[in-house]
Amino acid sequence: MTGILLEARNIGKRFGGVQALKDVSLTINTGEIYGLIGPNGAGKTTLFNVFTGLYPRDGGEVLFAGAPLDLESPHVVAAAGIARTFQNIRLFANMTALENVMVGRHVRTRAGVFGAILRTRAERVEEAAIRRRADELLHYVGIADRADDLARNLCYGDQRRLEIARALATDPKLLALDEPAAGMNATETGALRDLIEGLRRDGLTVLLIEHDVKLVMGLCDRVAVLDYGEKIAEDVPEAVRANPKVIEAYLGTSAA
Ligand SMILES: Nc1ncnc2c1ncn2[C@@H]1O[C@H](COP(=O)(O)OP(=O)(O)OP(=O)(O)O)[C@@H](O)[C@H]1O
Repeated sequence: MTGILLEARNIGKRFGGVQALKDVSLTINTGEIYGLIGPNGAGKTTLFNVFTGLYPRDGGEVLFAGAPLDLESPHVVAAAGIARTFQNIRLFANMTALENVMVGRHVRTRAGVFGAILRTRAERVEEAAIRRRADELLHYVGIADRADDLARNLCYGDQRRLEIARALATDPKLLALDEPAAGMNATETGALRDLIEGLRRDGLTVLLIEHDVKLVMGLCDRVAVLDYGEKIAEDVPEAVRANPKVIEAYLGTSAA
């Protein structure tokens, strides 16, 4: 698979006196794992929030799968094929793991989340298909044995996996992961790495914000670096690691 999946042109975003994003342009190719790194406050999450329709941008545009993306609402962005996870896990704590994934799936179905109230036969059939697909996705991320457990009773690493399963339930073209390894131990991070590599093998495009530089450099095809809202580098990991501007702003000499 080749070609550009997402192209951002001159994205700008200001919060009061803070220029969180300054003319940020980048391209994400179909099928690649694209890393976004940079110091705290560099603008990574803000860029995610613009791409996923959570924050209005002040300027610039985004092309997705060849067409301008209407960034005005998260629902439209999700329907276009962008799914995300959050830095702070946002699951429905008192729903089961399976139900959490089923909610994600409803983005793609006619009935909608509350459609189940008036259950026609067609809707019951659809509901069964949603349940099957949710179950498959729990298998895919490796937590099928926790399907009937409440999300809040899952361990941290499994909650992160569940978030990914829920995002995958929308059948995205692009999966955006905001610090998925934050708070994970080495075993959980290793398992996450395997999962993300599996996603790439299966043809998904992944945008990854992550502070674990080793994980980013090991996984990503290309990496962009933000610093004070500006993109200071975008290249293959080895070139980014050797870039003096990046070393000064983020990596430090020890990581070089
Ligand atoms: N909703 C908001 N209101 C006001 N300022 C904000 C808001 N969101 C982000 N900012 C500011 O925009 C800048 C970029 O923040 P952002 O969270 O995007 O950085 P980041 O690179 O994701 O940082 P981190 O690695 O700490 O998550 C920061 O100065 C931050 O304080």
